[in-house]
Amino acid sequence: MRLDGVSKRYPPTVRSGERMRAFWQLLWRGQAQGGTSVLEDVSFDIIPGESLGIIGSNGAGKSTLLKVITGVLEPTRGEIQKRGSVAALLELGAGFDPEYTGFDNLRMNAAFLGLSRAQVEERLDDILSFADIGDSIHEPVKHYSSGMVVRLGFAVVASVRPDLLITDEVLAVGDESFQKKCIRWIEGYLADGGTMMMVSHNMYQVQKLCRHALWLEAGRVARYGDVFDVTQSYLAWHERKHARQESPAHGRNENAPYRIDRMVLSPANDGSTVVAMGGRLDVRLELSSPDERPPVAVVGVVRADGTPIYGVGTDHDGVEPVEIAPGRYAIEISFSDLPLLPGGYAARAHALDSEGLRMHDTVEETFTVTGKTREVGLVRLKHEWRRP
Ligand SMILES: Nc1ncnc2c1ncn2[C@@H]1O[C@H](COP(=O)(O)OP(=O)(O)OP(=O)(O)O)[C@@H](O)[C@H]1O
Repeated sequence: MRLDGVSKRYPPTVRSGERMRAFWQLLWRGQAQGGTSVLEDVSFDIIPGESLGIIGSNGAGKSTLLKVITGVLEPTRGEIQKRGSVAALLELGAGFDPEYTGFDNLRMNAAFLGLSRAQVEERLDDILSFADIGDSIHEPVKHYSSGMVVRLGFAVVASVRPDLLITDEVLAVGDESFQKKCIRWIEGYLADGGTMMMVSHNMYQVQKLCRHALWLEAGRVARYGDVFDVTQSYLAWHERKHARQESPAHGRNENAPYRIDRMVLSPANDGSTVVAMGGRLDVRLELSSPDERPPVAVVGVVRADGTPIYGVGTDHDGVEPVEIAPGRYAIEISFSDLPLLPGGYAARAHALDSEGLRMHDTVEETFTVTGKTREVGLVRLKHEWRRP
């Protein structure tokens, strides 16, 4: 399947007094002015055997993207090329008629997804055992709990084994044991060469089930690629956004007697610093002092939300910044075998007076740690499993 420059715009809500103007706009320009743009120029390919996670903040356009792909919504611009059978588990119970029993809905849904009457009969036992909702299958769907609706919907889709499976956070609805069953089924389906697109806010699940990820933000593709790279940049971005809301920039004091003039992190990559987990981060500081005595420098690492992780001062280790010009000093520090887990971090530096008594200036530079791991937390602790 291929999406080429897909955009979706909702027309503006027209109040009764403006109807005539909107009508003329439509007549002359072919489209109403204004409105809300929900998807903007989205392009990507999904090849057979691919598993793609769609991630992004609330309102980013993820559900709209799936609806455009499944044909529930028409794109305003752009093209979608599809091949093979597509089965979608979108909104809860979409495609079910609440007045009919689960059993009748099962048959209608399976037929809609392309199973013949004989195939439905043949797979009936499997579908019923997968859904595992007992005698409720003979009750009208309007009496079902949301979990039961998802069970039935998923059981039907599983029996069809579509070429492309599309799911939208529905797994979040079922109970723990049913979620596990679905995940096991999806793993088997992918291992057999199935293709899947799923929307999820659960990065753990996306990393477990998807090879690639597409991050949508305000209707645009913010990033697309390897699932670990994309989910980790997304999480780091969130942490930074959250940190900015929580604590405004702090500590910068350009008139301080002891100042940090420059802080450079490396490896630098297109203006941002990206370090592989276990790799090395270098920090270079240039400082000024008013009294011909070298300032004390403290360098630390904080998580993007501001949680301090580690800090060390030149005076702790008995080193001094070196003079590079009158009143100007430089010092470098390397953190090797970086044990930080993938995520967003910042290196924070402070300039202190030469006695190391008072902090005068603070500077922060962000960096990202990447790596293919699903461990959680801040740092990797050395560990060893034992089976007693
Ligand atoms: N019929 C509509 N008219 C105008 N705007 C709409 C309409 N339907 C959805 N939107 C807007 O489109 C944007 C994207 O919605 P969408 O449901 O695709 O986001 P999402 O990424 O799936 O969000 P969430 O993670 O909260 O489920 C939202 O800002 C929403 O308000």
